[in-house]
Amino acid sequence: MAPKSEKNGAKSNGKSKAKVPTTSKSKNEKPASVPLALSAIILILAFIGGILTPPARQLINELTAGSIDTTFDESNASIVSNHLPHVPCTQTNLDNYLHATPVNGLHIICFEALKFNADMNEKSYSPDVSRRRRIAESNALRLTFYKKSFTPKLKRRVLIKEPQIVTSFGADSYRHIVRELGLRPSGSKKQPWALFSALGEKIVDETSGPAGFNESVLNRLASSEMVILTEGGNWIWPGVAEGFRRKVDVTSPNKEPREVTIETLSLKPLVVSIEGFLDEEECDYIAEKAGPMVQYSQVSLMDKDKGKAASEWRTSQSAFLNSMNDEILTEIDHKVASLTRIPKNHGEYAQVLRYGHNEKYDSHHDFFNPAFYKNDPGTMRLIENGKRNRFATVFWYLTDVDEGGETIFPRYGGLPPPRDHAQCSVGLKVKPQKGKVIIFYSLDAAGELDDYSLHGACPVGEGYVKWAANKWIWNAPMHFIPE
Ligand SMILES: O=C(O)CCC(=O)C(=O)O
Ligand SMILES: [Fe+2]
Repeated sequence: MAPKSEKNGAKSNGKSKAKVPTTSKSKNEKPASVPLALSAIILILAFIGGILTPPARQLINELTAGSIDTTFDESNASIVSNHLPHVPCTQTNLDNYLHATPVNGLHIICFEALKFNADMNEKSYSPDVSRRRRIAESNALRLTFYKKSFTPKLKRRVLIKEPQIVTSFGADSYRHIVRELGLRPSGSKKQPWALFSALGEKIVDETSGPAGFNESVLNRLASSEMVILTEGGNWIWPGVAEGFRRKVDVTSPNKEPREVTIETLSLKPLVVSIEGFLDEEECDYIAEKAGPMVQYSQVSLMDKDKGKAASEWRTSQSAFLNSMNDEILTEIDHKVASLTRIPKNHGEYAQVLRYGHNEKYDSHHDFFNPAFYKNDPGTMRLIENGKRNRFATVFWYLTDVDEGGETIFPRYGGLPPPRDHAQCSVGLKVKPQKGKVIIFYSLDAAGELDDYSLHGACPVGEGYVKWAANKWIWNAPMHFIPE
């Protein structure tokens, strides 16, 4: 919905008013239902590298001549979506998202709402002018791209002046994004790309099409300012660097929001760790509830392994825990969705694991590689021939294990595939620690299978029992768990 604009002297609900110049074209019209108050200039003008070409400058000068004043109602909530976090594109903030090497499918875009005066100078504001007002007054948007979340060297700046017709401005922004980032249409192979606030709230995705980039979407993008685009369409916590720590709020319906620290353990594959994510009672409850149910585990057999016993790879016991009608598990489902910023209905029920002395799980992938399930129509249907897949594993450690029992990532840092999938010496090893969870991503930000996500469980030392659980999150709603 547009912020309400009124002409000179018109009533504005007694709220504070801002002046929103419009072009001469709109002089005798109802001044634009102004998205970002992007009132009426005819063409999109692109500034590349921040330089406005002389003909474009002239054109803007002509079009902005003879502006009139209008007012808008600041109380209109649609002007700025307050519930989205505003993360300005300062260098410090960018440093929390940029990587030293390119990241497939993960892009940063800064959407800055600007206001150009009739003389084509950018208006500068005193700090006490609200963002809401600045956005509402703006007549231009600067898009700065950090393709593949890489260092500013790959950055390109594009400034778009708004057109007369609001929808075309949005549509043109959409097309700019597609072109700048070289986005491929999702089709039958991948999920649609999506744009998120810097903290993972989804703003809009490819399915909206150019027409869906309406003024409310543009407002949300500009009010977020730093925006993250994932080509695979699901939120991924940018790893930034090994050892990088990010504090985020996690919510669930019946508990106070809690701040947790997400620490990057590895970029290749992307593995992050959150200590104390589950509290002691939750860990005990899960292990106790699953206790009577666990059985020696099954694994999904690839075509080449049909007929083999699962115990060749996996000697642990497991059970799926249905969280329906279980308040504690439902609360945890919410908490996981809040942590990953991926809706609850993308998740499977938790698969609880019990490993006794020497029990282990050889390294494997959690995704289903369609190339290996060609003769398995059930799996091919489930994964829609590869469009749908397990995206992330939130792995819960429910007990401390001081000897063995680590989760191992043998391809850590880009190592070649191991000859022996049972080896537990080379790679990243994550020690089981009660209440800790790790998230590792089986698909990258582009939605492609990440072979480096290979992982396994090392044999548990004598005298210990490892309780843990897989919470598998798909790249699309699977509705195993209702929303
Ligand atoms: O137990 C572990 O550390 C890993 C288990 C695992 O990868 C699985 O169950 O898929
Ligand atoms: Fe696994």
